[in-house]
Parts: sequence; C-alpha cells; structure tokens
Amino acid sequence: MHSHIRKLHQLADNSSRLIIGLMSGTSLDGLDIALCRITGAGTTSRIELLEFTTTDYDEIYRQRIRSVFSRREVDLQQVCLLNPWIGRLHGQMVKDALKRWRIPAEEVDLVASHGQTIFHAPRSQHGLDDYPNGTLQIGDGDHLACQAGIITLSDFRQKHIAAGGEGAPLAVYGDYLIFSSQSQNRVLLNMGGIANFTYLPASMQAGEVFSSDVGPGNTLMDAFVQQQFPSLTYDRDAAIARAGRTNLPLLEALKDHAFFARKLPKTTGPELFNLDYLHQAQRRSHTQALTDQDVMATLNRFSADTIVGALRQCEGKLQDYHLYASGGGWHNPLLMDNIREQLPEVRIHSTEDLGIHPDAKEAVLFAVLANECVAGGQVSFSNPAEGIPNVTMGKVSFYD
Ligand SMILES: Nc1ncnc2c1ncn2[C@@H]1O[C@H](COP(=O)(O)OP(=O)(O)OP(=O)(O)O)[C@@H](O)[C@H]1O
Ligand SMILES: CC(=O)N[C@H]1[C@@H]2OC[C@@H](O2)[C@@H](O)[C@@H]1O[C@H](C)C(=O)O
Repeated sequence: MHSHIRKLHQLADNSSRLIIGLMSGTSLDGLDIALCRITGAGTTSRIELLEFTTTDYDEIYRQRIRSVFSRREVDLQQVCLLNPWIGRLHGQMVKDALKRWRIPAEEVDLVASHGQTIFHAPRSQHGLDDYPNGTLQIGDGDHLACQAGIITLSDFRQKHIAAGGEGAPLAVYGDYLIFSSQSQNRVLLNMGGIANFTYLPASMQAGEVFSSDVGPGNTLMDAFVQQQFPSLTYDRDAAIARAGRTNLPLLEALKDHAFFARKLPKTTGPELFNLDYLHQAQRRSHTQALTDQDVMATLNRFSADTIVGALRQCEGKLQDYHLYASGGGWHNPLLMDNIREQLPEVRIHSTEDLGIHPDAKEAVLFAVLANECVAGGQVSFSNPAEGIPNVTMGKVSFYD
C-alpha cells in the first residue's frame, strides 16, 4: 500500500481530525481560513472552530480574477496561469496563518479548499439542453498541497453536478450536520455575494430539508460601489445607502426577472446579477439619473426583498422558524434592518449564537465536506427531490 493511502486510512480511522477549511467567495474580499477540530462524522460530527482569519486579497489578486470572473470571453492563457497561481497563493496563505497561530503544518491533517469560482452556469442560465449544469472553480489543489505540505481536498462542486445537482449550494450538507436542532425549526441564511438559505426542520428528517440560492446578497452593491467609488470595495455599514432613498420604479424593474419566478431549488451568480443587470433595469424604469446614494439604497432593498420573497415563497414548507444569518451581509446594518422589518414574526440571530462566527461558516462547511469524504459515509444525508444528491465530494491531492 502506498504511504499516501496508508496516511489517508489512518486519518479516516482517527477519532478526530484537524482540518483547515478555505473559502474564497464571489466578493473577492479575501481567503477565509478556518482551523477546525472535527470529531466523528455524519450526524455524530462535532466541530470545534479553533482559529479563524480572513486574509485580505490585494488589488493585484482582485484585478487578475476580475479579468476572467463571470465573463463569457476571457484570455484562456490567463485562466490557465491563474489556476496554479491561486493554488500556490492559497497554500502560502495557509502557511502564513499557521505560523501566526504557532501551529506546525505537520499537525494539520487536511486542507479543504473551495477555490475561486470564476464561472457558474446552471442549465437554467445557459439554456443549452444538450449540456449539463456547469461550474468552474480554479486554485488547483495539487499546487496548494505542494505549497502547504498538507493533503488537500478541493473541487467539491463537480461531484454534486455529476450526481444531478447544480454544484451549489453545498452549505446544506454542513448545515444539516452542524446546525440541525430537535428543539427548533431553523433557516440558515448566508448573505455573501449571492444569498442562499437552508431549511432545517426540528424533525431532523432529511426529506424535509431544502436549500437554494435566492438572489443577490452583496454582489450588486459591491459592484456598484467599486464602479462609482473606486477607492472602496463595499458600502461599509451601509453609509452610502443610508444617505439615499429607495426608488420604487427601479426596485420593481430589478425584481422583474424570470429568476425570481423560478421554483426552488435554484442557483445563480454574478453571471446574472451584475452591473449590466442594474443598467437594464435602470433603462426600463428610466432611472439612469438617480444619485449613487439612491441607487445603493435601492440595491440594498432589492437584496432584502428578494431574500424575504424567497422565504415567503416557501411559507407552506417553513414552519415557525428561527433564522440564523451568516456571511458579510450580516454586517450590513441597513440590509438586516430591511429584512427584519419584513419578518417581524421571525427571531433573527447570527450563527455566532450557534458557536460559529458568521464570517467563518462557509470555510467551516468545506472542512466538514472534507471530513465526510475521508471519514463519513455511515449516515448518508440527501434529499434528491430537492436537488441534494447523496455523494461524497472533493478530489484528493497529496503533497509529494
Ligand atoms: N461592515 C460592513 N458593512 C456592509 N457590508 C459589509 C460589511 N462587512 C462585510 N460586508 C459585505 O460582505 C461582503 C463579504 O461577504 P462574504 O465574505 O460573505 O462574501 P463571499 O463569501 O465572498 O460571497 P459568496 O458567499 O457569494 O461567495 C463584502 O463584500 C461586503 O459587501
Ligand atoms: C458557484 C458558487 O461558488 N456558488 C456560491 C455562491 O456564494 C453563495 C452562493 O453562491 C452559494 O450557492 C455558493 O457558495 C456556498 C458556499 C454554497 O455552495 O453553499
């Protein structure tokens, strides 16, 4: 038996594993790095978040990714070169974080890397019947493993598609294993660039669990701020949006898209929700001359309304639930106010109340998926009727 397989076998046999989960999301803000001790697997998983940091990306990273991000026509050489370049950069960021935490790389069993999504193409968006759903994350796991010196699992979304899903949201697997509660019905709402939620019934019945993207979280607000205020990457504390007023004709035009009428589950991305989407809505509503503040206030309200609208769309299936928010949108006070105002009957918390920092949740998810790939399988979780296939996910990269 090759020593690599023996090591993997040993990891799987251990009662717990030290796993670093990595998430680099559509906001291009930075690499989320979560060091987790995971004991057991499946529904007996116990997660302890030991360390968490977000290593901010510099302008070089953002410019290089933006040149190939959510674009139909790109420089294929640039994509070819970014794949190893991101893998090595993420590997170095892991090493730097471990150094700061004074943890030797040898003590870490696995890295679970999401990579960087550069294009997401569910059939509902590409419309080509003779093609499957598609999604592409770069930041190659072999390069990351060699740079970090740690066995790395990566490219999780492909197996989800291979098994009939759209490659997202994957949060549902981790949400079910970590956050299910027999005392509460729960909605786990993640507001990153794109907003998505998972419903977890107190019954713990997998057949009642469902999950979906619902529309833009921060992505449209970020894109507009970055265009109009080049020194900014986002509307910190909603200062710009708070200085404006929602424009109802623009809001209605933004909401007027087939995506919102589509049944759940569904997925999307900045391939749809981008500045062209905003400009088309402004043309249709003759609101091109609005102030930047009014546009930001309207985009903020658009994200809130589409999130609440998706929850209302599922009212028959959502019973008296607690909502636990995560992702950067939790830090946007106006977005949270706009949501709370429309959901007065819902108790709204952050995942901090469940022991997981709201910024760390997605990175922790990938650590859980890696743990399932290596040590899981005893208790399968799936709900094929809701586009949640029963699969293990992740490709394994050894470092030598
Ligand atoms: N203090 C704040 N005020 C307003 N918005 C904030 C604040 N802090 C973070 N955000 C928002 O959160 C975003 C980052 O969120 P997050 O890291 O969850 O996104 P992501 O993981 O890249 O997205 P996705 O989950 O779609 O891949 C920022 O770009 C910004 O829009
Ligand atoms: C293709 C892709 O990267 N999708 C992301 C994005 O960011 C939020 C939402 O859209 C979600 O569907 C997904 O990430 C989270 C981690 C998920 O898979 O659950």
